[in-house]
Formats: sequence, C-alpha cells, structure tokens
Amino acid sequence: MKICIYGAGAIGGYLGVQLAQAGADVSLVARGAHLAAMRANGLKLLIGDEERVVHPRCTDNPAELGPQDFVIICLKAHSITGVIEAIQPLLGPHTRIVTAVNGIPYWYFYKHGNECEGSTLESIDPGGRQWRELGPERAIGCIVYPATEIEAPGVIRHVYGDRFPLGEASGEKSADVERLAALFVKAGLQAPILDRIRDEIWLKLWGNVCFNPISALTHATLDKICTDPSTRALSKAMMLETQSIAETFGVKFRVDVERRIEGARKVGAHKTSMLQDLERGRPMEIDPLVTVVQEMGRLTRIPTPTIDAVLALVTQRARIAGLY
Ligand SMILES: NC(=O)C1=CN([C@@H]2O[C@H](COP(=O)(O)OP(=O)(O)OC[C@H]3O[C@@H](n4cnc5c(N)ncnc54)[C@H](OP(=O)(O)O)[C@@H]3O)[C@@H](O)[C@H]2O)C=CC1
Ligand SMILES: CC(C)(CO)C(=O)C(=O)O
Repeated sequence: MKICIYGAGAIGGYLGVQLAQAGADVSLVARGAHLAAMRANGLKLLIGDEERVVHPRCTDNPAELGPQDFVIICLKAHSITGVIEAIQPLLGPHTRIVTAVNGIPYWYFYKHGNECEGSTLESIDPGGRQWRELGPERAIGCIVYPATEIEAPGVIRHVYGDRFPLGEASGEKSADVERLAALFVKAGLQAPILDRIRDEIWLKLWGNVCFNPISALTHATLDKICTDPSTRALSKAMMLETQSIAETFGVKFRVDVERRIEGARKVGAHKTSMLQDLERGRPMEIDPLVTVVQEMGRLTRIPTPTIDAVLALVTQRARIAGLY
C-alpha cells in the first residue's frame, strides 16, 4: 500500500515509523533540517524505553513520488492551503486524502445533509480552494489523540496515546477506510471506524478551542488550566458556546462538559501544541482551532462572547510574537 505522509513532523513522523514497520510503502514529505536528518540517519521514534528507526523515502518534492493510495496530511492545518499545488502529483483517480489534523477539516460539509451541504469555511479553507482542488470526495476523516514531539531533527518522541479514529464523511464503512484502519491496527495503533466522525472531530475540538488559546495566554499546562477555578470556568464557558454551535449542526456529544475537562486534567502537566508553538516561535494554529468555531457561530447566529474575547487576546499575542 503506497502511503505518503505529507508533513512528517511530530504526528506524521510517529505515523511514518509505525506504518513503515507494519510493511506499508511509506514516503515522507518534510523540509529543512528535519528532512536532512531523516535522509542521513533515517527517522527515529522514541517510544517508552524503545528506539525504532526506519528509512523510508524522504523528500521535499512530492512530484518525485507519483500517485499514492493514501495521502495522510499531518501538516499544521493552517499550512494545507499552501501545499495544494504540490500535493497534486500524489493524487491518482482513486487516491484518498486522510486529514490527520486538529480542527474542522475542509470536507466537513460534504455529504453533511442539510442546507450547509457543499459549504466551505473561510477560516480553514480560504476561497474554498482545498474543497475544489483536493476534493471532498477523496477525504477520510481522522482524529489525532496521541501527543508527540520533534525532539531533534529526525527524532520523534512519543508522549502518550495511540488512537486515530477514522471515518468517511458519509458514515459508510467503505473498503478504503477498512483497508486503512487494518493497516493502522497492524501498526499497533487504535483506529476505530466511526459512522459519525464529525461527533469525534468536535469532541477533540472541544478541548482545543479553549485549552490551546488559554495555555498560550497563560503558559499554564493542561492540569493547571483544568484545576484553577477561574481558567476551568473560562474553559467551560467556551466549551458550552462551542457545544451549542455543534449541536445546531446535528453533532452529539457522548460525554458532558465536566467529564471532558476532567479527561484533559488527567493528561497532567502537558503543554498544548499552541503553547509549544508560541514558545518555539512557530506559527500558531489559531484559525483552525478557534476562529473556525467563531465562524460557525456566526453561521448559526449563536453568540460566542467568551470565544470572541479569548480569540481577540490570543490573536494579538500571536501577532506581537510574529506568529500569526
Ligand atoms: N503534536 C501533537 O502532539 C499533536 C498534534 N495534533 C495535530 O496534528 C497536526 C500536525 O501537528 P504536528 O505533527 O504537531 O505538527 P509539526 O509542525 O510537528 O509537523 C508538521 C511538519 O510539516 C512540515 N511542513 C510544513 N509545511 C511543509 C511543506 N510545505 N513542505 C514540507 N514539509 C512541511 C513542518 O516543517 P516546519 O517545522 O519546517 O514547518 C513540520 O515538520 C496539527 O493539526 C496538530 O494540531 C493533534 C494532537 C496532538
Ligand atoms: C492538548 C491537546 C491534547 C488538547 O487540547 C491537544 O490536542 C493539543 O495540544 O493540541
């Protein structure tokens, strides 16, 4: 099975090692010092007490790779529009695109089934280019639950988790999604196929919409945000606004807000990816995680005063740091 991981960073690198060890024909698209290190020494995954090293094809020129069975996009979500043209050589008539990113994906309103069917969202897909040029019909949804980091160029550290729920926009259990899930399982990952993938997208986003910007503003880790009464209340207020919006689009939350916050608290002294990005001077994933919820709130005419306030602050913080 030919798999290209587009953006073989923290999550893509973790997937790359696991899928290559499971026997897939894996190619990695990366750049800079990380690419150079992978070319020279292979890609190393530090997981528990173990070190796993693989030597897949690594490039910054996807045109070298040709059409794939699956292209797994593991870029930061705000980078996807910038690579639309570069992805094209990887796409054959049957290639599926797996969106292994946080936030709402470009295909969200494909086979959605109400008046929003076929709509695109400016905050994540400006001008609808991802929808038109990648194609919603190619997409398979994927939620990323593990946490991983690039410890050094060519070296990925696994922090926790191994679950990547997958699902078609239609909810169908297609042969493609079954094939992909079987490969993930062979690679030692959990990959349940969900018939309501959007519910799970929101369950993950429920945390990202509040914990990520609050952590970037306060530099607090997840346990502190969820324990301190004031940041816990702020998170809850943002989550309740988010829940009202999602439910208007037919989403069902399988846990309540308190349980979701408790789940995040138990993760412990973990820095969210947005805080890590701020500290390391990397562009912050604000639009795919926060602005998109505000945009969907505007579509549903649901007020989002708390999200608006936190979004204004984190955007200003990111601008001042030159990261937005
Ligand atoms: N890391 C984590 O623990 C988690 C991440 N996620 C989500 O997963 C997604 C991926 O995150 P993560 O893996 O952390 O991100 P990373 O930044 O670690 O990985 C993305 C990689 O893609 C590279 N890249 C960017 N643009 C290009 C390009 N044009 N050509 C080639 N390579 C490129 C980046 O290089 P460069 O550094 O040079 O930009 C980087 O190495 C995000 O949506 C994130 O929110 C979800 C849960 C946890
Ligand atoms: C911290 C966590 C797990 C949830 O907000 C995350 O997804 C991130 O850091 O982006």
